[in-house]
Amino acid sequence: MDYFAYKNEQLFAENVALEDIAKKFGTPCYVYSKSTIERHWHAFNNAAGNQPHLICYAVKANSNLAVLNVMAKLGSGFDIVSGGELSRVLKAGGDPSKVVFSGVGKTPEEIAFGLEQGIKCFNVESRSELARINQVAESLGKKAPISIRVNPDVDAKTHPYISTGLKDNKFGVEREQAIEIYQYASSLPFLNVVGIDCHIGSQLTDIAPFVDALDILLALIDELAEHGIQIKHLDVGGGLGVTYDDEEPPHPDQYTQAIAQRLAGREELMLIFEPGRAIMANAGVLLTKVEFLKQGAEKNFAIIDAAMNDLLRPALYSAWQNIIPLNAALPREKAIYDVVGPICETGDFLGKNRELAIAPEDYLAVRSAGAYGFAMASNYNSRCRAAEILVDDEAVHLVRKRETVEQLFENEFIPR
Ligand SMILES: Cc1ncc(COP(=O)(O)O)c(C=O)c1O
Ligand SMILES: N[C@@H](CCCC[NH3+])C(=O)O
Repeated sequence: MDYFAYKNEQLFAENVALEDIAKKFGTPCYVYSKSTIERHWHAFNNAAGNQPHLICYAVKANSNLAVLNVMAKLGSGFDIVSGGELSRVLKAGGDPSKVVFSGVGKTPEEIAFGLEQGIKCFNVESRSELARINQVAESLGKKAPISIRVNPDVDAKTHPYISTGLKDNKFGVEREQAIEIYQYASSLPFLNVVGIDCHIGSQLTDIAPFVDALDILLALIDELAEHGIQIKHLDVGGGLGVTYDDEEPPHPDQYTQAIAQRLAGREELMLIFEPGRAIMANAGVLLTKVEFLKQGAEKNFAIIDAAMNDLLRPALYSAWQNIIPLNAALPREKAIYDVVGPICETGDFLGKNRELAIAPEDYLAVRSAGAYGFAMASNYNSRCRAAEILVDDEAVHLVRKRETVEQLFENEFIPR
């Protein structure tokens, strides 16, 4: 069942007409479907079979407290990349003992915060980070659980900006150096080596690179065992793609099964997944209103009230996201439009060459906007960030108010 679907030519989220939300809360606004989040999360969680496993949702994809709370209630773990994200997880009712902390630049304060909260593991990205974590742990009289992010050097075949598992990326440590770095970690008295992890990129539409990376990590786990280093958990990262247009990525359950099956005979190894996009992208839409239609010499433009500051993916990655009317019954003539925002940048578009039957004041939905949508929003051009709404069957919850102009400059001062 699709939780964003037309009923009598009106686009719905679960059992609420999106046009009613647009009129009540204004546009631009993000709308998320609670059932979709739950269904996607369960698809990962149910497919791992008997392999002990933990789903650590990648908070960066969408960190709204209500979204995190939906997953916390399911018993989810979380993958975080900052102290700010850890605070959000705690505030949303998440269990810190199910938190893994990724990222190349953890500060001493962030490491201390993670240790004090008793997180499950630090996913360490360099030798110098090991030394820093050891030092902070010593100062707190604690032992820090660590995993090392190994860069398996496989080509994820995705957009270069979101490919992370190649040798020339800033992430993780090289496979050739992994054993030596693990030995160094084992020698540090305030570290407890518990895991190994990788993350090769985002929006992958094929299982093969995941399995290639997994095989490299499994071989490393065996090699580490020969050196007396026992790995208790294997974290395969996130990265599973979704359908924005005509991509056909494997379903979360196919992907999870393929990974779990590869671990046959290693029932003692805990498997961790860090999905972000695959849970959230198609659980959300961005609602926007047409302000003007403009005929240029070569092109037609639909100028809408959402912009690159609300949804950066088209401008940053030339990403394609479907744009559809909320009311498909309106009598309109079709034309081809570039769908653009009000920001003073040529790159400010949400779609190019889209066939739409629209008029000013009509509402549109940008689909697949639940991941890396609001999370990457900014205040560029002093635009207030959008409202966020969570739909649960027939219930509509405002889960983030639209920002106000006063909030835009509340931290600023004019010197005397
Ligand atoms: C370490 C790590 N884990 C998980 C994710 C989530 O990725 P995705 O949203 O593609 O599942 C990311 C982002 O790409 C990441 O950097
Ligand atoms: N923000 C990116 C994905 C990067 C994932 C972060 N590691 C996107 O919108 O597709």
